[in-house]
Amino acid sequence: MRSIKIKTTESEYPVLVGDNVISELTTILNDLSPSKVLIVTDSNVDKLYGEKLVSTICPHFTTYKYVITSGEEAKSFDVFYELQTYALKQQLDRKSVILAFGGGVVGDLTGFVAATFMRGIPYIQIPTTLLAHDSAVGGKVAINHPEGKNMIGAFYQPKAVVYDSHFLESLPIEEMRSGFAEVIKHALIRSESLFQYLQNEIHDLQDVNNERLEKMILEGIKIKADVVSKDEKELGIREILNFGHTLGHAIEAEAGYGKLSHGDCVATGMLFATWLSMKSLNISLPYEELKTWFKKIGFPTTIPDSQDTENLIKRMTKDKKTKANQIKMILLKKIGETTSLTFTDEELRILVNEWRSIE
Ligand SMILES: NC(=O)c1ccc[n+]([C@@H]2O[C@H](COP(=O)([O-])OP(=O)(O)OC[C@H]3O[C@@H](n4cnc5c(N)ncnc54)[C@H](O)[C@@H]3O)[C@@H](O)[C@H]2O)c1
Ligand SMILES: O=C(O)C(=O)C[C@@H](O)[C@H](O)[C@H](O)COP(=O)(O)O
Ligand SMILES: [Zn+2]
Repeated sequence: MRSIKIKTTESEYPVLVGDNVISELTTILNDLSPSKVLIVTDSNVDKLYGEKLVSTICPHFTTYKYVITSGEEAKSFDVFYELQTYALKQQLDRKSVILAFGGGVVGDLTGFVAATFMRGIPYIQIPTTLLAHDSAVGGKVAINHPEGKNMIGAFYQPKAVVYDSHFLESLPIEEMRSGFAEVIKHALIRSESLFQYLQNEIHDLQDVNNERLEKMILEGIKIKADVVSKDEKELGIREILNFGHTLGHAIEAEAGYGKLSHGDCVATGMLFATWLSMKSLNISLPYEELKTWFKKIGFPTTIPDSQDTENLIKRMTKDKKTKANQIKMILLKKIGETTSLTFTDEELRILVNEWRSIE
C-alpha cells in the first residue's frame, strides 16, 4: 500500500493506493465514529461492487446506500436535490459520513452534497476509475449547469481517499482512455520525465498493465498533491491543472453532458493548447508527435465538425478562469512547464478557426 499526504491550509488527509486498501476503510471510519454512513454510488459500480462495500461497512455502522444513474447527467441540480432529500429523510446529522463510491461523477456530486448538507459533513472518496486519480484528490466538488461545467460547487476536502486498484479491473477501455488524458495532463504540465515514460511505455491502451497503471496513478496524484497544497482555492498556480480544459469543457458542454467523455474533450483541448503555445510564444514543441500518439491511443484530435466555433467561444468566455472578458489559456513553455496568456473572444475565435482549418 502507498500513502500520499494531501496538505492544505485547513486540512490534511491521506490518499491510500494499492490492492485491497478498501480493507483500511473500517479503521478510517472508526476514527470518525460516524452516527450513520451513507454510500453514494452509481448504477454500474453498484452492480459490480455495491454488495462488497456494504458488507464491509454494514456490520460496524448504520449504513444507507443511494444509487444514482451512471453518467455525467447525474451532476445536476435535480440529482443533488434528490440526494439532499434522501439524507434528510434518513436523518443524517453532522456526525454522519458520506462515502463517494465511483468515478468523478459520483465524487464531484457527492462531495458537493457533503459540502452543503447542514453546511458541511465529512466525506470519503473511494474512486473506481483511472480519471478519479485526479477528481478524488484536491477537493473540487461541483455539479454542472447547462451554461457550463462545474459552475456550482465548492472547494471541500475529503477526510481520506481510499483508492483500491482492484476496482479498476472492470473499467471499460474508453474510460481508461478518458482517465489517461488526465495522467498525460499531469505529465505535460509538471513532469517531463513522466511524459517521456508514458510516451515510451504506452503506445496504445493495451500497454497499460498493473505496474504501469500504478505508476501513472501515483505520479499523477503526487503532482496534483503538490499543486493543491500550494494553492487549494485556485488563486494562482492551481490554474495549471486546468491545462486543456478551457476548450475541453466547452466541447464537453456543447456536445451535451454525457455525450463525450471528459478525458476525450480534455485531450482535444490539450492539443489545441499545445498548438496555441507554439504559435503565441513562438517556441517549438513536439506537437505533431503528440497528435500522432493521441490518434494511436484513440483520442479525438479535432473539434467535432458539428460544433460551431462561435458557440465554443461563448462557452470559453464563461470559463471560471476568465476575468473582465479576458479568456485565460494555460500554455506550455516546454514539456513539464506552463505559462499562461489571456485572449479576447475575437482573438481566440480567429485562433480556433485557424487551428480547425489546418487540422
Ligand atoms: N474534481 C476534480 O478535480 C475533477 C477532476 C477531473 C475530472 N472531474 C470530473 O469527473 C467526471 C468524470 O469522471 P469519470 O471519468 O470517472 O466518469 P464517471 O464517474 O461517469 O465514470 C465513467 C463510467 O465508468 C463507470 N465505472 C466507474 N467505475 C467503474 C469500474 N470500476 N468498473 C466499470 N465501470 C466503472 C461509471 O459507471 C461510468 O459509466 C467529470 O464530471 C469531470 O468533470 C473532476
Ligand atoms: O483540480 C483542478 O484544479 C482541476 O482543474 C482538475 C481538472 O482535471 C478537473 O476537470 C476540474 O474539475 C476542472 O475544474 P474547473 O474549475 O475548471 O471546473
Ligand atoms: Zn479534468
